[in-house]
Amino acid sequence: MKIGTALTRSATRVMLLGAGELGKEVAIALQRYGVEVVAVDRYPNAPAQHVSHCAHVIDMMDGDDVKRLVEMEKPDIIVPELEAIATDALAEIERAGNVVVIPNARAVDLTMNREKIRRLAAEELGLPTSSYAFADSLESLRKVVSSVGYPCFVKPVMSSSGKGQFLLRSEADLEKAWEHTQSEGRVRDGKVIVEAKIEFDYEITLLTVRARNGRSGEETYFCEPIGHRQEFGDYVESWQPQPMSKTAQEEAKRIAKTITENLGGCGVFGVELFVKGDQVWFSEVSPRPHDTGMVTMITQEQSEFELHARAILGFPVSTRLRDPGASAVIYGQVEGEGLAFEGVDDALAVPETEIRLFGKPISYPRRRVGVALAAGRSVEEARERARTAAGLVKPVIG
Ligand SMILES: Nc1ncnc2c1ncn2[C@@H]1O[C@H](COP(=O)(O)OP(=O)(O)OP(=O)(O)O)[C@@H](O)[C@H]1O
Ligand SMILES: NCC(=O)N[C@@H]1O[C@H](COP(=O)([O-])[O-])[C@@H](O)[C@H]1O
Ligand SMILES: [Mg+2]
Repeated sequence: MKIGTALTRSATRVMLLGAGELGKEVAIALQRYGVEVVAVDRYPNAPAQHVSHCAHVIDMMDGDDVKRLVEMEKPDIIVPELEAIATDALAEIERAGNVVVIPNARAVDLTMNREKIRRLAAEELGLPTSSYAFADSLESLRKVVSSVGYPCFVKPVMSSSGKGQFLLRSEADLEKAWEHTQSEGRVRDGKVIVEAKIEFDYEITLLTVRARNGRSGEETYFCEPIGHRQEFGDYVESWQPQPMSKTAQEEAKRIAKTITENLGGCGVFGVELFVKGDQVWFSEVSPRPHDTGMVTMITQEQSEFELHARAILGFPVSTRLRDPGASAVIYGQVEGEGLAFEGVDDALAVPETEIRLFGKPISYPRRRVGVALAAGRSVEEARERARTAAGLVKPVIG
């Protein structure tokens, strides 16, 4: 690959499919190497489109639209950024041979669908997971829930950030759970996964990087484990490093290596794991930077976005942790267009704190619109700072 002057056809051209907050940071990291970035999303003025050379709005679930756009923009590399993309089209584009899909079309397809990734992890690779079953109607849900047992999570097979997820505690809620998965999932597919609830001590994201580091084959690098806290299936705060027993850490790495090696390709993977004592369960994996990994913008020498950009471009990577740190999500809180923020000055007065405001054009109360990042002498200090800073930022309309 040749890195060249941006805005000429000799430059490396990357198309981001999905242009949210994670893509925005990947775009910035790529642009620092002179890469030309085309940012695509389902709505105009998505965060990464603010910092890209060129932007498009298409239905990324429409394979013909994706293929037409790729034909028109002729990227060298496609970087999928979210979980709602026509993967058949990606596979076709990859087969044609002129465009590299990150990490590859198969990995994107498998990880976008909870059934595919769960069957691969549990049934083919033998990784420990919660017990699970699938259903495609209220009647079949009723049947399979009894084999999994209560409490259990019901999730659309195609969804992310907790959308459509329901914690089912008893038979009385079956109908409500089914309705919720059908109305809230990102993609209406009908199918749901039922997962037994794991009573974990803590959960982590193990950022795993597959990079060539100047060599011919890919090698695996691990970041320090990231601990996080979730509400309604969506992350609210994360911190790094999460202390773990040596045995649990080794097991987490074994699981992460097994799944990412099978998926293959280059880039960052966010391997989500549940931990109880020395026991570790695989939950799911993103073949891209992870939302909980935004904390690495303040903790690591190279953030997960820088690592993704470097791995994609074939550059050397380092996963070294610089300082303990934390992130806390800033929610929209209000509903409407034209979001502004008060209190950013107060938030930035919290020591060793940074604020990222994503610039999403439309706000609703639970939409993630920004993040506070803080370093500290300890994770506890950093968490306190990040939470305080996030709480000081007040979204307002107009
Ligand atoms: N089987 C389970 N046992 C215990 N907790 C669970 C289980 N499944 C999900 N959770 C909780 O819900 C959170 C979100 O679940 P999951 O990661 O499957 O959803 P998601 O929609 O893919 O979210 P994201 O896109 O943010 O990763 C988990 O991080 C965990 O806190
Ligand atoms: N857990 C996945 C995740 O965090 N994805 C991030 O959220 C964006 C969508 O946000 P939106 O729903 O507010 O448009 C995606 O584009 C990606 O950056
Ligand atoms: Mg998850």
